[in-house]
Amino acid sequence: MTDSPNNLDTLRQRIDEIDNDILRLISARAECAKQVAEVKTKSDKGAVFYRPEREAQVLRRIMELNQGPLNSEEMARLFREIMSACLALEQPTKVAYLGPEGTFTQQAALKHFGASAVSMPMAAIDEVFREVEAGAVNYGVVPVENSTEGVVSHTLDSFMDSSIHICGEVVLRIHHHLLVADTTLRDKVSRVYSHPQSLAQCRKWLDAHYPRAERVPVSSNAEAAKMIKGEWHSAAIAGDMAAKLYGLEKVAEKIEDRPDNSTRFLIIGSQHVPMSGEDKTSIVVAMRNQPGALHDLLEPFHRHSIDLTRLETRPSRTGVWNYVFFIDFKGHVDEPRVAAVLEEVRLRASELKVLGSYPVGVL
Ligand SMILES: C=C(O[C@@H]1C=C(C(=O)O)C=C[C@H]1O)C(=O)O
Repeated sequence: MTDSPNNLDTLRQRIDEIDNDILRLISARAECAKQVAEVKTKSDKGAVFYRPEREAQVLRRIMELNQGPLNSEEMARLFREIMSACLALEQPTKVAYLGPEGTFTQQAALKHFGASAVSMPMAAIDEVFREVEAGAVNYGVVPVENSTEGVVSHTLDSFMDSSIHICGEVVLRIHHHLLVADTTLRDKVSRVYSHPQSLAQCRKWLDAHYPRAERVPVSSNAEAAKMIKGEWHSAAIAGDMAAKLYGLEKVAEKIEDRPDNSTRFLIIGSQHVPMSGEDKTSIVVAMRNQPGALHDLLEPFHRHSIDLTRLETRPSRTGVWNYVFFIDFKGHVDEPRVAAVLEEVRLRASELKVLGSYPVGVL
């Protein structure tokens, strides 16, 4: 094929025709979503518009059907945005996240709910929990574990005192950059601000490139990005969103020590999420401090061939809960074999709290 203007014109005409079809079809889809809203409003007491299990099924189906040339993740991202816009027609979703603006948690909220959700920054993880509990927002997004640094203990602790459910999870690849402001003297950097987890995730890089710079932990990466404005000797470690938001320059890109660095975030809310076909369950269990306690706890999972995906121990803050375990496993509480295991665990534990069953993160 030549690059003649004729060919270009023909192709662009074809694209216009396809766009007409896409426009018509997206509008028809949005019309359907509006009707779904009417059905939900009529049938449910206190209608729940956002349905994580259905959204996961829609995205999984699209990824399965996709034959290219766009890759399945790219295609799912497009559908993620179409669904986000359709859901906003039913009810604008309000989401609280660990702020300030520009944090990875905001990026996770955007990835999970799409751009049509209204997201609100909170100053601390327990504030996100409080806003959800008070009903001021529909959902919350909080970080829970990082592949390099491990668990975000604040989040686990917040679950112990709350009646909040987990409605979903989202995993984000985390890339850190060393950022400076236009006033920074790049060869005089003597201080690097970031969140303690990010400083830890870039420890080796900092040792090699800025061994003498003071590492100053602050409440978030975005906060670090904000602070270096006007400090000529300071740099920040943060991600793309913060760099863009605060107009900073990247001195070095992707400085995380591990290339597969990723963070898992939880979507918290108050609804029970039905099965999506590929689900996870999170529980918190208290066991008495006695030999064999952990074995007794895990044995039923093994016997029923249930895959554990995470096991975390936290010190208990009350007298009864001597040992507290946070356990994630594959399966949904509405499956009989999961219900059977939980019944056994309940007998062996001094406390058992199901935090929620939710679709395994799709995107
Ligand atoms: C349309 C629905 O409501 C919402 C929008 C969805 C969509 O656009 O596909 C899917 C699930 C819900 O979050 C539905 O429940 O089917």
